[in-house]
Amino acid sequence: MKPLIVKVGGAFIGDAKAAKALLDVLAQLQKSRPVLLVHGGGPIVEEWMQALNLKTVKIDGLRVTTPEQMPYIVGALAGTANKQLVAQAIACGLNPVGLALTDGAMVNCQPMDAKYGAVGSVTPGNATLLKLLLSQDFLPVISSIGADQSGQLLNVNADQAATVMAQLLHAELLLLSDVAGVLDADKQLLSELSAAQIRELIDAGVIRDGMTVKVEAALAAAKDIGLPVTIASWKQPESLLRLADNQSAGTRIYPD
Ligand SMILES: Nc1ncnc2c1ncn2[C@@H]1O[C@H](COP(=O)(O)OP(=O)(O)O)[C@@H](O)[C@H]1O
Ligand SMILES: CC(=O)N[C@@H](CCC(=O)OP(=O)(O)O)C(=O)O
Repeated sequence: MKPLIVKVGGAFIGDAKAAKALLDVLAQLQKSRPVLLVHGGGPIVEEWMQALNLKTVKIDGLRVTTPEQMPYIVGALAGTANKQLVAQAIACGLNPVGLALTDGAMVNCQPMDAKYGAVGSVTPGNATLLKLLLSQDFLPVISSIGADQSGQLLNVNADQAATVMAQLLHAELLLLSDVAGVLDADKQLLSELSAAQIRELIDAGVIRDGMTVKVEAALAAAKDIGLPVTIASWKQPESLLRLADNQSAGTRIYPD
């Protein structure tokens, strides 16, 4: 069976109850298929920036990452957020291995436009390490910190990181957020979206901010792997069991 990649971000990181509920579901799913967890942690980074009196600037939903901020962003995402999830997974009886995009050459990472600072874009790399871990029923828990060929650390948007993992492993992808899925102008859930509808909703300003990055990443993955990608909420993890049964939850993004 195809591996399942679940991406969590936002307020999920740091919400112990939500983490337990989701990790219990992942433990169920792992009985029938390989599972990977990719995570962000924008709000933790935000907290650290505020505590340190450092300014946050975002362009197109991406955090402008200065050399001064980088050590804290790495600490918050690859350190605190990653190890917290690993510890919570242990408590749920899983066998997690905490990783970043830097490990096992799993991706190729290059700096994006200089206006973003140390922000990376990624393409699929080598799947050997991940396949080895999945073959032994480990749960890879992957943060979105990467590095380029010169050894420079780069901050990668976690939705983009999850997309590349799906491309690398030809896996099914679930992007979980704090909303039920993509909402229309009247805040109603859209159960499916095509590329053309996505363009219209972005142009009309209905899809904005972090959701723009998320739907674009979902569309790129759907096109590449030839499977719909689901955007749903981590607040209803039981809906993931429905998805495993091919029933709908959240918003399904179709390749065309
Ligand atoms: N059309 C939309 N439908 C749903 N959420 C949207 C939409 N447009 C913008 N958003 C915002 O995008 C957020 C999710 O993106 P983001 O904060 O990056 O999520 P995460 O941190 O979980 O990756 C939602 O909480 C919501 O505020
Ligand atoms: C370049 C960029 O924007 N990186 C993100 C990485 C974390 C992330 O994506 O977290 P969520 O999934 O919680 O949004 C950041 O620094 O916030």
